[in-house]
Amino acid sequence: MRLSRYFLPILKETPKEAEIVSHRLMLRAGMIRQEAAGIYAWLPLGLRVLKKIEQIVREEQNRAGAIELLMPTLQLADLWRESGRYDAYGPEMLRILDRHKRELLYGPTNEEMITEIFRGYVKSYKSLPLNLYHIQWKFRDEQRPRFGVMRGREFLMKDGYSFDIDEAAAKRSYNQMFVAYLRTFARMGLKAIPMRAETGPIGGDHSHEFIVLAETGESGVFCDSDVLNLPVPPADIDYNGDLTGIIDQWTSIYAATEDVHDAARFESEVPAERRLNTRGIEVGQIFYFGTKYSDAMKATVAGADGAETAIHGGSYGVGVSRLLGAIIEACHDENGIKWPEEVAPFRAAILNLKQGSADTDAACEALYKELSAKGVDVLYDDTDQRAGGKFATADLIGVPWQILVGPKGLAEGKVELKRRDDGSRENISAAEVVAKLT
Ligand SMILES: Nc1ncnc2c1ncn2[C@@H]1O[C@H](COS(=O)(=O)NC(=O)[C@@H](N)CS)[C@@H](O)[C@H]1O
Repeated sequence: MRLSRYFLPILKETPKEAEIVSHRLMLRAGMIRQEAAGIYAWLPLGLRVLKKIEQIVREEQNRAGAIELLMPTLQLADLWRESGRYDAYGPEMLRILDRHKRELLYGPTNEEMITEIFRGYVKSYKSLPLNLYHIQWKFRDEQRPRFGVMRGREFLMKDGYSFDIDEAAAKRSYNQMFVAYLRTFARMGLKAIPMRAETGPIGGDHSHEFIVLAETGESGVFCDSDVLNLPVPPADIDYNGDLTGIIDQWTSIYAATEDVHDAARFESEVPAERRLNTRGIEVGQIFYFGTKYSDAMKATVAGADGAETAIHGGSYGVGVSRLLGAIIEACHDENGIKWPEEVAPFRAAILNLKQGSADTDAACEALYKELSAKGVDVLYDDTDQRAGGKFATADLIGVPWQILVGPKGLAEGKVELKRRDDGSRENISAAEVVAKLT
């Protein structure tokens, strides 16, 4: 992409309303624009990252055997009356009347709708286990939307739902999602720790939140620092095998959010030098809630004995849009964002340090064409801003690799390759840059 023809509205000054670094940097880097409280436009650079995050979530859901569909954002109020949550959900629910005065709502979550879909088609235990998910916008009329996309009112969520014949089978589905979440967040360059959690409006009695440690996180957390060094399950993990060993490994080490923290246990189990008490960002939460929705909505299947049996369910959410904020909180410095390669909006930025000079223009064009032809996502800063401005922009938007093309280097047949993460630089030929990045 040529920057001179892109749409990247960089802000020079720091927006005063932004309280945390990820919110400041997303606004300054031209990634989002607030259209209303807690409601954002996703500008081109932000959308590229959102799509990369979404794709990692999708790949790991599919790897675990979940099946993707897409449910609407709008839902009938009557559906929620069946489960009793229409009134229970409270002011967070955005209630809508259509032209025929029909009561609708903008979905904050989809347990009722997915259960309605399930009961419409699945009649036999032979169709189980089943895990259906979608990646869809949600609306929760938060009292205090803040911190940018971290706590929005309209936000993107992956929400998945499992259906099993009994609790034992449902716990296997739960464990599959537990493992899938460990892999998902690790692929984004995050250390997300699973912690026992309250279940809240979703219900049930068994839930884990996946928390990214960050000073600005909204959740208070207590954990044994050993949990930060546990191995993440490999890509070839057998999801149909016994996962309890992995689950036990991750849940036997103390880790709890403040609302379920057991101080006595923490003190007795965790040596003082390993006691971590910090804050964190909840990037995902998984729940087992048994027959809460299937009883209320008569979602039953004929069991092996022929008797109608209410299915045991679970739901599994990932804060897809929140993850942009969480990743920036974990990966930034004083100059801007440092995107992990897997989610970066572009892999490399070419900076022409003397725009309009025949030699640097030619070298940049050649590099841009060759890298693009090899499938590398490149942003070519071909604008006429001065070099210092180009350095600042590249550092701000956080692209992992910067290729600095200047007349002095070219005279020696070199360009400078800078790694955004640690600032390391090397003067090598354009051909070596291509070899390194492909
Ligand atoms: N207001 C919000 N803004 C941005 N992300 C949010 C917001 N509320 C929740 N999330 C994200 O969405 C994830 C899932 O939300 S949840 O309430 O925990 N779970 C559910 O809604 C379940 N129905 C999952 S299927 C959370 O872990 C969090 O990362």
